[in-house]
Amino acid sequence: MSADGHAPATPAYLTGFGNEHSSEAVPGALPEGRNSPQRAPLGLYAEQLSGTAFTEPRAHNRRSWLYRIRPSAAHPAFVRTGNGALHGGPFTDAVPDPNRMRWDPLPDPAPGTDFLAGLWTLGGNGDPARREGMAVHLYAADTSMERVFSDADGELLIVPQEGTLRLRTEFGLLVAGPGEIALIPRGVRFRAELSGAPARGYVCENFGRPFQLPDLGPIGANGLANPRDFRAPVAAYEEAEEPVEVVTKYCGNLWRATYGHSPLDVVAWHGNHVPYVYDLRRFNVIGSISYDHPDPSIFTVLTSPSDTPGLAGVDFVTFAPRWLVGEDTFRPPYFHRNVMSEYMGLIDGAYDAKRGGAGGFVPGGGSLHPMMSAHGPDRDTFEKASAAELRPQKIDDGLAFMFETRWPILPTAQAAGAAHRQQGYDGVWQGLERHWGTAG
Ligand SMILES: O=C(O)Cc1cc(O)ccc1O
Ligand SMILES: [Fe+2]
Repeated sequence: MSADGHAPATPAYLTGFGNEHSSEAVPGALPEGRNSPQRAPLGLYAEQLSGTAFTEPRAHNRRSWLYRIRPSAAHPAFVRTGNGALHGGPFTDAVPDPNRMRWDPLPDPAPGTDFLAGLWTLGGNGDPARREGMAVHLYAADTSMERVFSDADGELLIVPQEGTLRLRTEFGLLVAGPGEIALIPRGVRFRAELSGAPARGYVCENFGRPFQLPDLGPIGANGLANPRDFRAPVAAYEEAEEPVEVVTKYCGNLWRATYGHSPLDVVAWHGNHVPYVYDLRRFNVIGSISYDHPDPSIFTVLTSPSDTPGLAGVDFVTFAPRWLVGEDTFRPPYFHRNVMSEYMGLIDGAYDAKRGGAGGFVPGGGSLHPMMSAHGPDRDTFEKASAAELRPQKIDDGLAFMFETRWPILPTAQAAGAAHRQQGYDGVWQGLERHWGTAG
């Protein structure tokens, strides 16, 4: 679809997490002193978009006011369209499997695959109809979207691994490449354009409460992801008066309608239910400066709380470059069994608990360590780290992340049976010798 000159080529940003932002692409488009004047400025229509219930506590309340060329309400009926490889909850198409699993990157997309068609669901939990749970998707696309998508089921945390995405949203333009993340809130319409193909990455679809920054407790007032490093777009709009396909995901399925205009026609907006990008390289990594390996919760970028304090519906965790200095410490991730379920992906380089290279944990691939499954360093990592001389050591050869959730991530049948699922993953923990009785 042709952009019409009101949508910028390069993004400008407003900074801060959860702020009451406001932006107008045309001076005077934003009403002053009220949200819904009798006549909105410049002939625009006022519309509220609620990300939380009207009555949720102020600290959690998310909503924005949009001032648009046409009201969103003016559209024809939606009709079902194919879901492709995108699955919604509940995730019941395969038998829950306690095994550790690992995948290579998705195969190349068929020519003409856009971001939406390129979404491939690995698994998930909960149920979008109950606004609880999450899904893990991967994407591989080679073509910019012409259609516009929005997800009523949850927010989309997009983790590009290859190729930069230009996300044209109702709120304006976001650009996110490898090493950055983008978040599209529930219900916000957007189009993903590619600069470079194929574009690949990961998506955490969060059906639950919106991601927020974790509390810092004794860490203090600063650290981990700093609020001012989150960037929201400035208002930008399209005026296209031509057929535009709009797809929405609702209770697990895709529906489409053809509008007579672009729904990315918001000239001004204010509020805190907004899309944003964040550069993971800005993450302030905190760790042990004495001994032992801290739990990875210390690397939490964003958390979606559940109804039980401290128990996340889903956490987004990053393993960013950092120094390891622990004395008399096994420095890589320890062996463990976790009540939470862990999906890990690799954006670049290597991960300190696993061998890379063919058949290993590779960029674009992923691993699933289900609830209570035993995992941790593979044999090579264990042997090296147990014998290493413990000098201060910089880990700066990779960028990994984890989606960690309180509920089991149930793989889809397509993920369990995928040709790119690695066979024999259990083998990475074979050959861990018995030292009992021989070690001093
Ligand atoms: O399994 C993993 O690699 C993720 C992880 C990392 C870590 O440093 C400690 C625990 C943990 O689950
Ligand atoms: Fe783990």
